[in-house]
Amino acid sequence: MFTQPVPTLARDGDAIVVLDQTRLPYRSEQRRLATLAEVATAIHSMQVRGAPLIGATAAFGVAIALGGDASDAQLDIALRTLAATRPTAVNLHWALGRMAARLRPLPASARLDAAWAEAETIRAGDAATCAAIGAHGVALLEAVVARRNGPVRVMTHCNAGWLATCGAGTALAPVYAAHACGIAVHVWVSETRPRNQGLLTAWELREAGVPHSVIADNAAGILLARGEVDLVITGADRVAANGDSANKVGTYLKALAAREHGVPFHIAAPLSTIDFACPDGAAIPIEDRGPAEVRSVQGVASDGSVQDVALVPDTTGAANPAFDVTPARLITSIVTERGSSAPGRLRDLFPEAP
Ligand SMILES: CSC[C@H]1O[C@H](OP(=O)(O)O)[C@H](O)[C@@H]1O
Repeated sequence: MFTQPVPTLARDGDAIVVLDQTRLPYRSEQRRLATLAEVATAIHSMQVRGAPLIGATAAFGVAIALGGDASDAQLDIALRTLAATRPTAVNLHWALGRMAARLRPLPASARLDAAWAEAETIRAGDAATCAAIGAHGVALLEAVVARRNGPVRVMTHCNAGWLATCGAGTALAPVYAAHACGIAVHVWVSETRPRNQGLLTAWELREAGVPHSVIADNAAGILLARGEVDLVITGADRVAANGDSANKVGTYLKALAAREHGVPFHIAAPLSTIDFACPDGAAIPIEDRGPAEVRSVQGVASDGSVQDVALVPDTTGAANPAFDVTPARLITSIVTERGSSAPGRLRDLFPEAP
C-alpha cells in the first residue's frame, strides 16, 4: 500500500494537522487546525486542496466544530460553513452529506465521538480508493508497454497525486503503481496556471523518483501533435451522470488536442467524485477564484524566500474560472475504484449509488 511521504491530513487530539500546499513545493510546512474557521479558511485558501482531500478535511472540520457544542444549530453552522468554501469539488458535499446522515439522527451527547469516527472512516476509505484506482489504472500503462518499447509517456494536468487525496492520488495512482512494478514511465507535467499545481505534481514525482518534465500548459498541443504522448490522465472534481467531467481549467483543452491526435484521454475518479444527481456538465458549478491569482505568480527567489510576483497591474482586468468541463465524448474511460468505465456507463459500476 502506498504510504504518503508526509500525511496530507491527520488527527491531532481535538484538532487536525494538514500539509500547507500554498507553501509547496518550496516549503514543507504543516498547519494545525483547531477551529471550524481555521478548517474553512484552509480549504478556501487552498492550503488544503484536491477534491478527495477537501472532502475528508471538511469531515474532520465538522468534528472539530462539534467540540463543546454538538447541538443541531452548531451542526448546521458547521455544514453550511464548510459547504460554502468551494463549489465545484463534489467530494466536499458528498463528505458533508455523509457526516449529516451519520450525525443528525444521534442525540447531541453521542455526536462528537461519532463525528471523529466517521471522518476517519472517510479518510481511510479514500486511501483505499486511491490504491484501487492505481491497481485498475496500471492496465492503461501496461497496454502501452505491450505495443511499444521505451518509457510510457503520460501527460497529466494539475495535481491529482497523493497531495490531493488521503492516499496515492487518483490520476497519479496508476503512475506510482506502474513505477513500483518496474514499468518505465515519463510524465509530462503541465504547470497549470494560475496556481501552478503542476509544480506540486513535479515535486511529488521528483520525491518518488519518477521521470518527468514540466511543460508550459500551452506546450501540450505540440507534444500531442508530435506523437510524444501515449495517454493523458487527469483527476476530476465532479463527474456528471453522463460522464461529463469538471477538472482544473485547461483540462478541456488537453482533451480536445488529445482527440485531434488520437491519444486516449482518461479521467481517474472515485465514486465520491461522481455526482449522479448532476445530469451533465452544464449543471456543474464552476468556481471563479477572482482576478488576483491570474495577475500574479508565486516562486522562490534566489535568497530562498517564497514570493508572489505581480505580472500585471491591479488595474488590469483578469478572468479566473478555476475549472472547465470535458464532455464525455472526449473521454476514453473513467478509472474508478471498481474498474474502468466508458464515461456514460458509470451506473454499471455503481448500481447502488443514489
Ligand atoms: C484528485 S482530484 C484533484 C483535483 O483537484 C484540483 O483542484 P484544486 O487544486 O483547485 O483543488 C484539480 O482539479 C485536480 O484535478
